[in-house]
Amino acid sequence: MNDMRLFERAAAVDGVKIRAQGVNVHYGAAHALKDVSVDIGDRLVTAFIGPSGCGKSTFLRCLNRMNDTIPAARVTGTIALDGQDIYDRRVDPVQLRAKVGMVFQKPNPFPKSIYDNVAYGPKIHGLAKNRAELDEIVEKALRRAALWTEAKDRLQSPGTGLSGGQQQRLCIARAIATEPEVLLMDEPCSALDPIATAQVEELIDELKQNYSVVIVTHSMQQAARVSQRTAFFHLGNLVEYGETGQIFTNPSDPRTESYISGRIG
Ligand SMILES: Nc1ncnc2c1ncn2[C@@H]1O[C@H](COP(=O)(O)OP(=O)(O)OP(=O)(O)O)[C@@H](O)[C@H]1O
Repeated sequence: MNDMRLFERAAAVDGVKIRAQGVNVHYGAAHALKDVSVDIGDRLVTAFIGPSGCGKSTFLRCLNRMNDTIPAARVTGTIALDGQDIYDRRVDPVQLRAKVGMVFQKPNPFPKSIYDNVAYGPKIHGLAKNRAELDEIVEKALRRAALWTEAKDRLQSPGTGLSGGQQQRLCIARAIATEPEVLLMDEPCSALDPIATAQVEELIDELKQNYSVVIVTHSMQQAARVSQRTAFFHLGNLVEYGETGQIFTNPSDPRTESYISGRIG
């Protein structure tokens, strides 16, 4: 059976796009993530915050099985997308990652043209019937990533020739070209200037009309600006999770309060 049919029939269950239950991650003997359970809301932006090394990226990578690519990593517990177990052995991780896309901290365009960077995913997943359709997908993704104006006259130039901020927007265009349902962003603005950061934040806001976005950020201002839900991690534990406004103004755990007030981190 084609694995992604498992997902195609499904829709978010009670507003929950991803449900993680009892997730643990070990790297060899090191216990990096401890019994994390969380519901990621549909059509919301969820921010993961917490001090360096607390497990934010580790957990983010669980959500599209990127930890499969790290030989030392062992993931236990369950994670369901639209009620379907993403660790089911019938699920092809490559197909899963088209649905649950990812943008990394450091822009990592392929050593290909701007056009081919964006066209790559739609091509391998057969999303375009012909060149005209592919052109349309590429243009739409570049427009949504706020890169079209700068890129439209140099689509055949190498993606690596763009500035850092442009490269990151190219990577976002690449990730959204396959129309993912969830977009995971691991500190996507850390290499960007304030203008490019504002553009990416605007895009995140727009994306949440249709998708779930999960963003790891060290900037509490950014978490407060872009997210509706915030999860605070500390030493591999999910300490607190809730409405962003409540987490920042009235956290219930003293560790959260210490972090947001700058006393730990
Ligand atoms: N590939 C890996 N191999 C071994 N240990 C790892 C690996 N990736 C992360 N770790 C360890 O797991 C723990 C959590 O790391 P992780 O990168 O998830 O934290 P983080 O909260 O995202 O940190 P940062 O904010 O600095 O990016 C750390 O102790 C880290 O050293």
